[in-house]
Amino acid sequence: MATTLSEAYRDNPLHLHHIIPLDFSSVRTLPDSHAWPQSEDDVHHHHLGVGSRIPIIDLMDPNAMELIGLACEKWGAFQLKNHGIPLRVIEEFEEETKRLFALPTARKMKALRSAAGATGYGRARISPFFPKHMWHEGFTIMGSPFDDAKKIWPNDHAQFCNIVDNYQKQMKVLAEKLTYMIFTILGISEEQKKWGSSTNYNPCEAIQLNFYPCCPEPNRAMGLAPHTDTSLFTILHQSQTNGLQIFKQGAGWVPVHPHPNTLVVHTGDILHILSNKRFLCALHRVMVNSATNRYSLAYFYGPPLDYLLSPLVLHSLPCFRALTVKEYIGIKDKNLGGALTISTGD
Ligand SMILES: O=C(O)CCC(=O)C(=O)O
Ligand SMILES: [Fe+2]
Repeated sequence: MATTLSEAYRDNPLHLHHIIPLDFSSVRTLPDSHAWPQSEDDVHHHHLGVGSRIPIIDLMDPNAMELIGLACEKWGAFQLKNHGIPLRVIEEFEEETKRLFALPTARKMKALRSAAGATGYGRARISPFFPKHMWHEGFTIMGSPFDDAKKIWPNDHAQFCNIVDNYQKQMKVLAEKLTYMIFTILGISEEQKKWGSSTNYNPCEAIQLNFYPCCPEPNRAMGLAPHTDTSLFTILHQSQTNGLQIFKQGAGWVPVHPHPNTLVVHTGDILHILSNKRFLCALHRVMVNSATNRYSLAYFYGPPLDYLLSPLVLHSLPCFRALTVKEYIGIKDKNLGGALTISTGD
């Protein structure tokens, strides 16, 4: 039986008060519930040399595969240009995302994610792990967005659904291309590239739409708290607004400035495990600003839920015990940043 990503989340319900975002359009000052203590890291601005900027890789470059491997080892992230996704497909989806988040709160609440649910409107899933709330609204899609879109737009959801479906299809093609390249870098056999022993070759996909409204006191607020993604990797489009930062050992929080028609790729926990720690999974967060709304579209890609995760790189001792993707998602939902340590089996 094929389990779905929604089923994996059903076992780990969130409490409702952790789901409903603040009505940002009605607040003029930063409530205490959303005021984060500043850390040393935030105050000091690091002066970064060229070697401390997240690499931008051209997918048409004959050395692209090697460059991707190096970026995954040193950063756990890179930016990708000439990725083959038509600009129009991305722009259309960004426009739909803006249209969705601009709706009155009451309309968005019609698609509120349920306590045991995985899709729809609401706060970030990582919210319960942090004492303060984030300056953020999210909308999660797994498979067809039809059910949630119909709640929001009872009569005219078709446009949103078509645009999401098209985006997802295009992203999947790019994700398969990147998976092939990454597995080749890791020296993984053709057989294992087909998601190994899984009874079902369908990958797990999810889309997260993020909205960071402009904020009256951006220095005390947090758009999205530090986390790693659970995916094999994540392909992210960010609107032309700064805010995304990646943590790099020795350099601190490094901004990932948006470049036109360039996608950000984050290595996720699953690739970190499969590569036996050779590839980093980038800790990242989002800061907000007082002038511009920020939007991002994250596409998460990974193996099926019944796929047995264990390091595929066999010339070193495995750093992780074998567990299924579903088990790992369950551990992550209860432990967030501790999930990778728990999965070492030590
Ligand atoms: O908004 C961003 O740039 C990052 C979003 C993100 O990290 C996520 O959705 O997991
Ligand atoms: Fe993320």
